[in-house]
Amino acid sequence: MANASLVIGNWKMNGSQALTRSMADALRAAVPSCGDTKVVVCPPYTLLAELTRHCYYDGIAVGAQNVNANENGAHTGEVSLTMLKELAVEYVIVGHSERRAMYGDDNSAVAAKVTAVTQAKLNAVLCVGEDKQQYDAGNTWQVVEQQLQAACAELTPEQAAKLVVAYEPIWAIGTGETATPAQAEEVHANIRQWLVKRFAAIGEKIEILYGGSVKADNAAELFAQQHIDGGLIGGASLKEDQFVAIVQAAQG
Ligand SMILES: O=C(CO)COP(=O)(O)O
Repeated sequence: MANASLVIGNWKMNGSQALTRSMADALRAAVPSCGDTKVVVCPPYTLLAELTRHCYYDGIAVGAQNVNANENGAHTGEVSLTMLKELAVEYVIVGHSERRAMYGDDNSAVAAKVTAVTQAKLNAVLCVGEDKQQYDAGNTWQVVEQQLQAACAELTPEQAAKLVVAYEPIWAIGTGETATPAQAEEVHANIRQWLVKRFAAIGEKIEILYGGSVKADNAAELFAQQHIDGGLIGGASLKEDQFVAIVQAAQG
């Protein structure tokens, strides 16, 4: 049994054609294709086709960082689910805190995207997490629960089967400050309880990832926690050796 079943790299607005190819090569060399840890790389839209060309084999999946919930039409600068599907994208990150804070992805936009992605039978990686002020005030669970409630309001159990939840405390993103395994585990256990209450048996199966300064040297300890099913990795997913080491920590 692997320590963690899912590791996702979120490149944010970074990367290049060259990195896409070298990351695919590094993962291919290091990660056995039929291991029981799924690896997903989410580069910017412009690199999706290149990644799909290089990674389209068992074990490594291609993900996008965002999507527009509409089917098509007059939405200049946006990308639809049909377009992502044409590139063999399997995962879509939804509601990342950077999009919530800077690009107007409020709770209702996030809910519409989660609904659209899961309806299209792609996996929606729903990001939740509190900021520093909310954390200091002891409001972590209140914030996370509200985000879950809003995002999952319309979801049927069938759609929930395509849901992944990523707990990303905002104060730990890109800061080098990580939630301790015990802190993360407590929130993950609450998320699990909430998912089971909301979706019954399917709630047991939804993967819950931790994100926020996961690196090669802290991944194993985080992945060893009972309710941490994997990681959503930012900065370290841009370095071949770091990301491969994190995947290996997940494989156990
Ligand atoms: O935001 C993140 C992944 O979505 C986490 O970023 P870092 O791993 O760079 O902290």
